Amino acid sequence: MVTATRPVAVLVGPPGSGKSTIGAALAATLGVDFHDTDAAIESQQGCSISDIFVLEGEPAFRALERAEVARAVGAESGVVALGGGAPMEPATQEVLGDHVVVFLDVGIADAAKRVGFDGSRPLLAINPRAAWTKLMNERRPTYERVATHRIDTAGRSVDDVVADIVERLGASS
Ligand SMILES: Nc1ncnc2c1ncn2[C@@H]1O[C@H](COP(=O)(O)OP(=O)(O)OP(=O)(O)O)[C@@H](O)[C@H]1O
Ligand SMILES: O=C(O)C1=C[C@@H](O)[C@@H](O)[C@H](O)C1
Ligand SMILES: [Mg+2]
Repeated sequence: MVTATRPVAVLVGPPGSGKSTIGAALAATLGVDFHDTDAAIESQQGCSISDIFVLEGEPAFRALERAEVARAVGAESGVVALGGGAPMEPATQEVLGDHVVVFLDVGIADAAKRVGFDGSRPLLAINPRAAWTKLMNERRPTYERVATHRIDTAGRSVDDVVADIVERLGASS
């Protein structure tokens, strides 16, 4: 019998929700691999996401991201963290299909503290608070629609969020 490889969980959410941090900690707790599509794209392309935005533009980045997300969700078996904007792509929504998808929810107060809005995120380079709030308002319905679980991370430690996800995954398996 051939068993299809599926991620244990795919993490989605806005910048600063903790996808990379919680993803790595969750994978360590579960003893599985962690795969971050942003990091994979940077490693494939040999440059930062900011550089891709500057040199090739956002549509070029989104095309790379669509391909990498489809590959990762189809081939990885551990925890997969997506880039913040990835779920907005219709092709990616289809790829997420019936996977276990965890939306890490957060508000502007915690996101601002965590991200520091230091200019390293291209979509938040100018007027970061307003840009983040606009992104989140536009994206929230999609994050909620693609997710099988929503976890509010506001004011909670990484360990607490990870424990909550582990419990939810156990309850739904
Ligand atoms: N629950 C939390 N409590 C406190 N700090 C957190 C929490 N989750 C993440 N952080 C911190 O917030 C910062 C941003 O987190 P992280 O890079 O994981 O977010 P992200 O969702 O991957 O963002 P991006 O979409 O830009 O990749 C990191 O410095 C991380 O240590
Ligand atoms: O929110 C977004 O659209 C992005 C978030 C990051 O994870 C990166 O994927 C990139 O900076 C775009
Ligand atoms: Mg990240």
